[in-house]
Amino acid sequence: MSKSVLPYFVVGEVIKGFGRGSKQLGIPTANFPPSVVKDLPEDLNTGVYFGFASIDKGDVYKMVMSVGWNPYFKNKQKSMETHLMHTFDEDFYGKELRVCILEYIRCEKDFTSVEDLVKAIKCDIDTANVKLDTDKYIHSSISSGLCTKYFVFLYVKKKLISRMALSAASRVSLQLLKELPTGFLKPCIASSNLELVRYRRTKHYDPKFKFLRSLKFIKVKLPDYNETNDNLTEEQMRAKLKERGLLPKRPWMEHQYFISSTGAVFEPYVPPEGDGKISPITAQGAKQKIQFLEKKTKTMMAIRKIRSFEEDFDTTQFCKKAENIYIKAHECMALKDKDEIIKYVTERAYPEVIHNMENKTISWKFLKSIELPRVVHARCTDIVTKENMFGQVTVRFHTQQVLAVYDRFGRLLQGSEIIAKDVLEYVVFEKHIANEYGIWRIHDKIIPDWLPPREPSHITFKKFPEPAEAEVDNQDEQVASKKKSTSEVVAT
Ligand SMILES: Cc1cc2nc3c(=O)[nH]c(=O)nc-3n(C[C@H](O)[C@H](O)[C@H](O)COP(=O)(O)O)c2cc1C
Ligand SMILES: Nc1ncnc2c1ncn2[C@@H]1O[C@H](COP(=O)(O)OP(=O)(O)O)[C@@H](O)[C@H]1O
Repeated sequence: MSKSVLPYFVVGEVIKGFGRGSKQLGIPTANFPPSVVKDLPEDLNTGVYFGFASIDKGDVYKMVMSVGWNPYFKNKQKSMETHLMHTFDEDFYGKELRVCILEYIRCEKDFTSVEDLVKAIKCDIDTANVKLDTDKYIHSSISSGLCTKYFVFLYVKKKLISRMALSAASRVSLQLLKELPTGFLKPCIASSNLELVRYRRTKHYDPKFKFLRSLKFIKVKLPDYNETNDNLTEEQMRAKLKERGLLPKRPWMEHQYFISSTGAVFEPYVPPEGDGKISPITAQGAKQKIQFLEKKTKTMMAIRKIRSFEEDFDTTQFCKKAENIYIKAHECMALKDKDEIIKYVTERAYPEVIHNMENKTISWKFLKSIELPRVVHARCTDIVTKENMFGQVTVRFHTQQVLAVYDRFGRLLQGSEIIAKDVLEYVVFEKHIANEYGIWRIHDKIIPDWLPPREPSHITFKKFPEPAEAEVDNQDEQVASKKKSTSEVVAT
């Protein structure tokens, strides 16, 4: 059945035959020279075939072909006779005929009359006409080898749309077809077959839609990876970016930021007490008293403001909460838990706290509150926008604690692990009250000027070794100096 060699491509000059086709049968058939016929593969059996053909690289037409000895006429020489299914104005002897043999129809037969032969040939033409119009030759072209593809493709295009509408791709493929010699085609023909690889039943059979579908193609511009921007003007660059839907780079850096804590204490005031109190009968004392009353009023207003954001804000409850935060923060410091501590101190206080923790060993214990913690001052301030409100509350802690701080060599810097001390502290707590997820955290500590100064830390220093004796030989000297240099003496 010759299926393995099909589709088969033949190119050759049209030569004269016996002149029976037009005259006797009324079906002209163009003949290939004997050299071309001789080159036909053995696998291509004699018989009747159909396919496509073109003259002098021109338009592509359907064709029927007879390969063999024409038993009716009892020819002595094997011939290939192609009838192109088109009416030509004139003969094309000497011109180049290209054929693509696609499918076998039947074997050659002997007939009792010319009429029967003509009838059989006409029947072959009808068969070819119908089969070549089927989807198999229109849509399965991809699998049918390079040249069939182009033949079929062009044929379909030609039939359905004008040549002007041929896409660039079809023009290129036409060119390819015209340029490719038979010898070059051979390997590709051998490896091809006409099996259907993709068949979509969803496609509409109406050729009208085929046409519309064929118009649906998108040209994709491939990116140029070697492209450089060096020679582009600013305008060209902008146009290019616009074309690609990119926003031009801005000369400034733009980052979203979120203020979770303020950078300072709005009003570092604590009401005077003990030594800080000046006698009210002096001018200074009177001034202090007025200032106290003024600050107190403002504190009341600030608390009211906080309540507008945090409905259940209550100073007594808050003091308990503040004490808890205070204890937790100090415990985290002692444990050096850098991750946990951010829950209890604000971003402003964090670096300071971390710095105080570094290279130190802290032993801290909260024993008791000598006096209940109380709110002594409160303020509210908005940052950037009016609604972005922060609240700061200063709490007075009078507690008993044990604190001992050691340096990295284990030398005591401050305090004692045995002796408990009374501590009076004014701790400022801050909350981003406008933020639903804001929490109260330690923001700062206020040390009023009337409080006695803090006990300074012990100073530690290095004691240098005494000069070695002159008699000691070099070796001993080195060893001795080494030993001494490592022995650091702590002076407290
Ligand atoms: C489609 C087709 C089918 C043919 N079938 C037969 C056939 O069955 N038996 C036969 O003797 N010749 C067959 N022929 C060959 C014709 O007889 C041949 O084309 C005719 O003799 C013209 O020859 P000429 O061009 O050399 O003048 C067929 C030709 C065509 C185009
Ligand atoms: N549709 C056609 N198919 C094939 N050949 C055609 C067609 N129309 C015109 N011709 C011309 O007719 C010639 C074939 O006529 P034919 O009578 O069979 O003579 P010959 O025996 O010399 O081939 C072709 O060589 C070609 O020049």
